[in-house]
Amino acid sequence: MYVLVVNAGSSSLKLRLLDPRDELAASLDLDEWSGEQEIGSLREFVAGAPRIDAVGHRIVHGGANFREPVLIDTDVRNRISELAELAPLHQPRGVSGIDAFSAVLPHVPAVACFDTAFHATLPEAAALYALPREWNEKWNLRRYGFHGLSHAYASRRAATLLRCPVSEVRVITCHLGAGASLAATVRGRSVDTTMGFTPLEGLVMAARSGSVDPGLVLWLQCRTGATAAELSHVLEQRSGLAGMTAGSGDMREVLRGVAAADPAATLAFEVYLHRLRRELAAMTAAAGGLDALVFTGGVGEHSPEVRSGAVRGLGYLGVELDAEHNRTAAADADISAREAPVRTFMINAREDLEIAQASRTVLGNR
Ligand SMILES: Nc1ncnc2c1ncn2[C@@H]1O[C@H](COP(=O)(O)OP(=O)(O)O)[C@@H](O)[C@H]1O
Ligand SMILES: CC(=O)OP(=O)(O)O
Ligand SMILES: [Mg+2]
Repeated sequence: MYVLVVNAGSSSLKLRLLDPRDELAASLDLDEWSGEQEIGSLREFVAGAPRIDAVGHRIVHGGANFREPVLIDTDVRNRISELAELAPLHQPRGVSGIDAFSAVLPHVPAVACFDTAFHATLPEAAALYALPREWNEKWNLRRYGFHGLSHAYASRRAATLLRCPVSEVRVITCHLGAGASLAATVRGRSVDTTMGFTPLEGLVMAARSGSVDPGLVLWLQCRTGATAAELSHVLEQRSGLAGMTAGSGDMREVLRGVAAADPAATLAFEVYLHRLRRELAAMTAAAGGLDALVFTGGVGEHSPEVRSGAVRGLGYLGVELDAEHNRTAAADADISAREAPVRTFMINAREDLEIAQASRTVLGNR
């Protein structure tokens, strides 16, 4: 089965056509993706593809009801669309992807695979906010977690690289891209993660603030009279590395600033790393220790500075990098110091593989 994987992220659309042996048969990255306007380029891509038997979509939010991949019909599409307010940067783009491909490939079955599904196993203690019980129940307020397709793939791949069954390992995965989150996976199940009810919680990201004191948000709302939409715009698109440096939030740009001793870039980088280290240690507490640490995503795969900064001072956890390997290795690779008790890997993010396999399972491999 040839599966076309459609990954609509916060800033781009990535298409990957995987053949029945999961080899890449065709690919296309669109940096600007707004839905309908690019339909011409999608038709061109489809016309040039050897064949397409199924389409697998990455959908960021599955809410309380979508805990597994599902065949898309009109009802499913509409229920996915209703979750848009919980992931305003992502969900509408995912729905645009579904609509665009149902127009371009009307007779090809499509499957939705959710970023939240892998975290459906979070223990209640990790998933719940300490809010009034009736609120939690009425609105399904809980920590859903995101990047699950990436965390699932990377944690399994780490077990393979360790030559251990998944059922025997504790892995902390750092998915560091434009969006960023950590997950603690024990015996193949996610037990904690840094993102929550929405993809805004947790780490400092390219343009998202990550966690801030809810009291600060309420104070701002009272003091400035800003609407929820205005605050959401600032927290999601004008904060993080971009906000602190008044730049794009691209880590390469921040690192150039650090190299040039720019004070704003240097401070933003230190804030990013401080939060990352703190959350990394928190994940090891949730997992009861760790056997492997994984860096993945655009930043995790390509930035030796971020990887070494992230583990600085975490030697007490058994994590230590080999400086030369960290600087020169290409994913997938072991970059830990030879004698370190914990293995550290950099692994290519392969949400496409996870989605292709899930799509085949849903469609019964027909
Ligand atoms: N060589 C590099 N060094 C540091 N950061 C990089 C490098 N290459 C890419 N990046 C970062 O990776 C980010 C994109 O990561 P990716 O996982 O592809 O994004 P997304 O979260 O949109 O899926 C960019 O914002 C950029 O900051
Ligand atoms: C959930 C999320 O933040 O996704 P991305 O990293 O693609 O923005
Ligand atoms: Mg991504």
